[in-house]
Amino acid sequence: MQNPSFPVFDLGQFESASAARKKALGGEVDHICRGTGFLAIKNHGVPQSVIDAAWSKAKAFFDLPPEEKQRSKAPYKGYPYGYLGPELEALAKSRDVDTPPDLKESFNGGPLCLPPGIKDPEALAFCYAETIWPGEPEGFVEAWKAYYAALEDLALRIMRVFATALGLPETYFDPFLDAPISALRALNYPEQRVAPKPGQIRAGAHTDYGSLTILLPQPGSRGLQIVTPSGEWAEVPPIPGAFVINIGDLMARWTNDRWVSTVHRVVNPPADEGGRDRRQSMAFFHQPNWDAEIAVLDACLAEGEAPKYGPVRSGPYLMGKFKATTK
Ligand SMILES: O=C(O)CCC(=O)C(=O)O
Ligand SMILES: [Fe+2]
Repeated sequence: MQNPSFPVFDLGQFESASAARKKALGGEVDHICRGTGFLAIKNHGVPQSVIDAAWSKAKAFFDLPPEEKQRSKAPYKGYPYGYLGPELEALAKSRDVDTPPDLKESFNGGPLCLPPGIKDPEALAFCYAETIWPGEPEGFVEAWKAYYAALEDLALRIMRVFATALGLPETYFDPFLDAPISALRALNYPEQRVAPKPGQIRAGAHTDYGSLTILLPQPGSRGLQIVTPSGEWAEVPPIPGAFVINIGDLMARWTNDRWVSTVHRVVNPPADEGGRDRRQSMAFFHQPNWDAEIAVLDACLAEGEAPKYGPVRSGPYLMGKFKATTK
């Protein structure tokens, strides 16, 4: 189950490298994304103070009494933002697997501003819906927004690595990403005082939907597992100071499945290691502009090869995936 060879990518080194070195480093990322699409990013430049503030405010929020948290709950089923209480989501359902609900709660927030010119009622009602902010803890909103903004910038920089990895100009994806509709989710997997139901885990096996996920797992925590190319579950080790990133379904589609959107899950803490530990994480789900047309990249097709997928618009594609998993 251990995965000692989990790849770690030095983003700062990439950004200051020569064109030839960038190409070589991009080649390594291409190799990883063909295999699992999961890697760690170090030297990412996000200030530790921004990370620590968002992390501790999220923890303080989850520590509030349930009735206080419910004050910022999503107003109806399928509403994308606000507090989603325990056992309201079963991620395995996105792959048509029926399981008891995941043992987690989350707080979810959308884009920080509404770009001018967005008129599509579906966009306004879905990804540009208001985030239902909690009144407590004090400073939550500021810390959240600072983290969101930092991760939006980081995502753009990682997409430049991806462009290089695909043999495209470094800024190829930039025009798709100037009004991204990313979502930030703080997750709390509560201490397990009662035994889970059969088949019930912290996050059921799923793939992510978008272009890129940037995950901040609790330092030292266990439980996140991915399916390896040989079909076994492998643990993603926590790497101090690094984010774990993975590509989602939209990126697989964009690359005509040259890159894989790997199935992953979060399992319950093993009984022989305390058994009940709480776990927290923060997941930033990066998603191109609502209107961005995602058509298979020519760079991912051999000469004369037909694309497996037709074009989709980023926003409606995401909305369709999202609606399948909320109970
Ligand atoms: O909490 C984690 O480590 C992973 C969560 C995850 O995969 C998700 O929410 O999509
Ligand atoms: Fe995920």
